[in-house]
Amino acid sequence: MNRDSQEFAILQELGFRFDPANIYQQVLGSVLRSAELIDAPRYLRLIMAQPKNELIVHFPVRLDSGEYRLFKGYRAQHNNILGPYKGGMRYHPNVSLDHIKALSVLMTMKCSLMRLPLGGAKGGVQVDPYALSQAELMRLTRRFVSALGNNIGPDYDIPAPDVGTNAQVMAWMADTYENVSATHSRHDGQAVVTGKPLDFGGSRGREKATGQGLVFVLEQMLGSLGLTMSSLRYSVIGYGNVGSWTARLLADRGAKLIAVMDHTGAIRSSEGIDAHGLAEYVRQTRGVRGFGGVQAIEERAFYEEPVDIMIPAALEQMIDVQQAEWIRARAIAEGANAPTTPEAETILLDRGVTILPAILCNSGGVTVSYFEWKQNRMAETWDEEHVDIELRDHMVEAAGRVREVASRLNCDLRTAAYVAAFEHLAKVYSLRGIFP
Ligand SMILES: NC(=O)C1=CN([C@@H]2O[C@H](COP(=O)(O)OP(=O)(O)OC[C@H]3O[C@@H](n4cnc5c(N)ncnc54)[C@H](OP(=O)(O)O)[C@@H]3O)[C@@H](O)[C@H]2O)C=CC1
Ligand SMILES: O=C(O)CCC(=O)C(=O)O
Repeated sequence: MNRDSQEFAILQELGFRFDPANIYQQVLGSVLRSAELIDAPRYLRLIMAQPKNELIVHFPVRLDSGEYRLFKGYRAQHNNILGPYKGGMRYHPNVSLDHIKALSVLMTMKCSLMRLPLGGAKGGVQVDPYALSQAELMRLTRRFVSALGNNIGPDYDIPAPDVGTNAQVMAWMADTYENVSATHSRHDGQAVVTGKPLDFGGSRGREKATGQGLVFVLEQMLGSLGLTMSSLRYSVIGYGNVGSWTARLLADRGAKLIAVMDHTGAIRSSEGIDAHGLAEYVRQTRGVRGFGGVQAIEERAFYEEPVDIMIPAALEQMIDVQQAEWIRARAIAEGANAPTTPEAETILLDRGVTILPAILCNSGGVTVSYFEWKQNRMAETWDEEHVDIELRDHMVEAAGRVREVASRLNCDLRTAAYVAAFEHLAKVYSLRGIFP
């Protein structure tokens, strides 16, 4: 996006100052550019340009020392035309309003691409969860949910795990919501969050869902890249939920994990890294550094590794201009949200690197969240095979939609995914007759 572009004209109208490094402007810029390609109605572009609601809450938490600390929490509810707001809750020191807003836009686009009856939201707390004890983390979660009050709910806004949160945090959220908000209206509040533990309303397959969805997408897309699963050589950035599950599921299909990088360092092995062993090692030590039988490498060497596919599965904007220049991968499958900056994307596309976009690749998470919500509401329990079959069907259909638009408009896959999402949103707005 540049100062004179049509996308920026909309942002300028809404009071934005041009900042090419701003993640919200980056994400929205590429979403609005795809709207332009299909001449989407102007009202739709305006609606997409800002979340419907931006909540900021401040709440005190008692630390184990007896001291109190004030925390800042966010929830951006971007759009609910397709259904209740839906999206993860992130606990990370760099959480900011613009990050949360950018991720909430992507949730709207993701749910629309997947044709889920859900809208888009994202939230989080500016905190390093690893610097807190479990008791402090529980109190923080409970105070955050109390502060949000009825701004979340099973029919209104349904959080889920993201970076720094997990099934235990979701259990505390559901329990607090049930005690604080649901009891007054005498309704069951368990479905207020997804990604819960299995014993407390969670769905089989949710923990691995994002990685599983990404693997289903690769199964659909590898052929067109001239690659096969059994000979695939791949690297991963970030070895948390998404990175480690993707790696383990790919390893189970015969693919070779060649290099991994996280905040502690980078490792490589041309014979292949034991994806399962590494997952257990990272669970115990919180990083890939020091894992046995592999070579420790520098960041630049990690990016220069000539793999077939690189899978960023950590934070946003990790692949910028410098990394794009280093990258030797033939394709990038985005497990993380918004890992590639627009400038980096231009460099990579010009070099012929295929980018499989995040809203397709990582949509397995929200899709199985939808299954969890549905099971809670229908008092059902699906077995894992059923979850996997349903998930695969959803991923295959979404990949087909993206491919169809890419060939119809002769565009890259990210643009195609946004167009496929926009076309559905435009149709629903038009059917509802909200803006005749
Ligand atoms: N969980 C889910 O279901 C979904 C997640 N996503 C997206 O996937 C991405 C990862 O999420 P998730 O796996 O859940 O999060 P996790 O917290 O489980 O894992 C994140 C991983 O990235 C690592 N990391 C953090 N900073 C860096 C860095 N500077 N360099 C390299 N690695 C780093 C983390 O290390 P450490 O923890 O030590 O900081 C950790 O290994 C995010 O973009 C998220 O929004 C998208 C869809 C669904
Ligand atoms: O599972 C969900 O509801 C949301 C997952 C999420 O936050 C994401 O896809 O980025």
